[in-house]
Amino acid sequence: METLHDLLASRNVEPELHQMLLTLADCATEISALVRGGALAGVLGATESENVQGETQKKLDVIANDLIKRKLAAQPLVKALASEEEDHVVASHDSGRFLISFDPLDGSSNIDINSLVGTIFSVLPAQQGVVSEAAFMQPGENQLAACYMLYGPATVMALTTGQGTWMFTLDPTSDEFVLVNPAVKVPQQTAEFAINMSNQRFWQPAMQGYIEELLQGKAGTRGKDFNMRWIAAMVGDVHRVLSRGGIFAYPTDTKDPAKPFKLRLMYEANPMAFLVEQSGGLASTGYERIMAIQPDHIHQRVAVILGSRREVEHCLQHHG
Ligand SMILES: O=P(O)(O)OC[C@H]1O[C@](O)(COP(=O)(O)O)[C@@H](O)[C@@H]1O
Ligand SMILES: [Mg+2]
Ligand SMILES: [Mg+2]
Repeated sequence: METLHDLLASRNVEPELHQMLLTLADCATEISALVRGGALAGVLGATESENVQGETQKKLDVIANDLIKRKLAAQPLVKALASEEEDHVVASHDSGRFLISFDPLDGSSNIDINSLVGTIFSVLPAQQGVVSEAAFMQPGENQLAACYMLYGPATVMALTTGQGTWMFTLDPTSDEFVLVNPAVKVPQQTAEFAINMSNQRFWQPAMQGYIEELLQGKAGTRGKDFNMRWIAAMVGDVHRVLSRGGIFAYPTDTKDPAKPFKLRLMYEANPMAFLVEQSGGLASTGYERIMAIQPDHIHQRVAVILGSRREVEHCLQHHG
């Protein structure tokens, strides 16, 4: 059994990044135990407070955020962090090498129904000098590593440092992440799509046309039937895509003109795009490669279309 530590050593991941990734895995091991405790661990339910996104924070959003902040504060390699649950960048160690962006708990609406939730991390290089939000404004292609941990029947982790995508399962006896797939490959073709259909009337004509084509199935131009899935947790939907292919989309919509996009670039779209691209898939906004976007603020939102290469290409054809 090859553990995370063994694999990072055998793939010559540079020692400081190696240490940093072990710290991130540690965070997930503890959150996984809390999630498993559910009501008995007192982690269910909402708080009174709202985050910078204007969303009511769940207890576990705050607990996971505080746990990760504590662990990163104790890791001298961290120069600064940015979190979905923090209004601003949090400076840490001046001599730190890495900038960590994270979604402490993805799929918050699933917590109280005992459904899939996860954590998402993105690791960027830090420059010399005083740290500020500007230091984080780097395109996703600058990422040194990205990973998600999915807390489901088993706790699993997908990780990339740019040498392909590796999949691990948390061994409940040793609390070690053990390698289960050394080379994740997203099938090029698929007959499975994931999108929140309840937003259909608010989508742009491009996405309306594409989804309409899928729904016509065999009788339509695609000549095959498509099945639909929606886990309402990006980590869960992307894990399915990495496991058996598919297309996942959260497009722009006009439901709330002040918020034309849902998912956050720095700690949702970029790390997932890195993992999908390193598995042979594609990740786009519909008009540009997600990892080529020059960010302009830490909580920026973007449209996301990712997954099986040929299927994403089909969707992009509708976007002109
Ligand atoms: O409520 P909807 O429209 O189904 O949106 C679900 C999407 O929102 C998210 O839950 C947003 O992430 P958070 O739970 O971290 O805020 C995504 O994981 C998921 O893909
Ligand atoms: Mg999220
Ligand atoms: Mg979240």
